[in-house]
Amino acid sequence: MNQSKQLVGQEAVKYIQDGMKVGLGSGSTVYYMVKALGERVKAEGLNVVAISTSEVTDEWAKEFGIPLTDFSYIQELDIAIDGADEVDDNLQLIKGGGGALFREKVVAAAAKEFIVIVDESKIVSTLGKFPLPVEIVPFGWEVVARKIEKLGGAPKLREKAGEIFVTDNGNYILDCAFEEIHDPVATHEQLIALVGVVETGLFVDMTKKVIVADNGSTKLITK
Ligand SMILES: O=C(CO)[C@H](O)[C@H](O)COP(=O)(O)O
Repeated sequence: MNQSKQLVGQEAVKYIQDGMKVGLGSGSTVYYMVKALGERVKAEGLNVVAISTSEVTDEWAKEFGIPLTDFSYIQELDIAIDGADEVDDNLQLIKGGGGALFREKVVAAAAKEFIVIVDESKIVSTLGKFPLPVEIVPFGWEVVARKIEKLGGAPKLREKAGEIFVTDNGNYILDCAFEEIHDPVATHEQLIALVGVVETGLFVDMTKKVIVADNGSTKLITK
């Protein structure tokens, strides 16, 4: 599994050119991409500046020598590269397994190109086996949970080490089991319309390129 993540991470950084402004996603697959980018920065003197999607990725970027900036300096990125929890046949995604979905969506939306890197296990024909992460404000989260139940989901407040998980934005995550998500656009729209929902982990029509590990090699899926 780690070898697959490493392969797609290394493949993805080939899309990064000198002078680019780069969005760095979150998660264990992204770790290898950030490491590979750092190696290019060091070996080739590649001149890039990056915005990351989580405090953990910030640390990795610093560790591997990638200069970081923020949206007060630049509002458009040339490329963003991130992992995913599920990718369907139409390249619609579920993200947020690591709890960074809000910043990930902001960064992906700010990028001219958004490339997704996954191992084979993330490819599905229909989204929904992975419970959909939904970021919500803490106040009244119980109300939002009840409304999501009425929409057919089974929400579970995310915990970590016995405590409520709090995102980098100070919010909570509801992991919402839906049997199958056949219409990601409609599901996203229903959820985002609820007062208290900050963002959903459905990344709809955001990527045209997915790099997937494939038997010790990588494969590019395009739309
Ligand atoms: O969306 C994410 C974090 O919020 C990650 O990209 C997603 O969970 C995949 O992570 P990993 O590469 O560790 O499987």
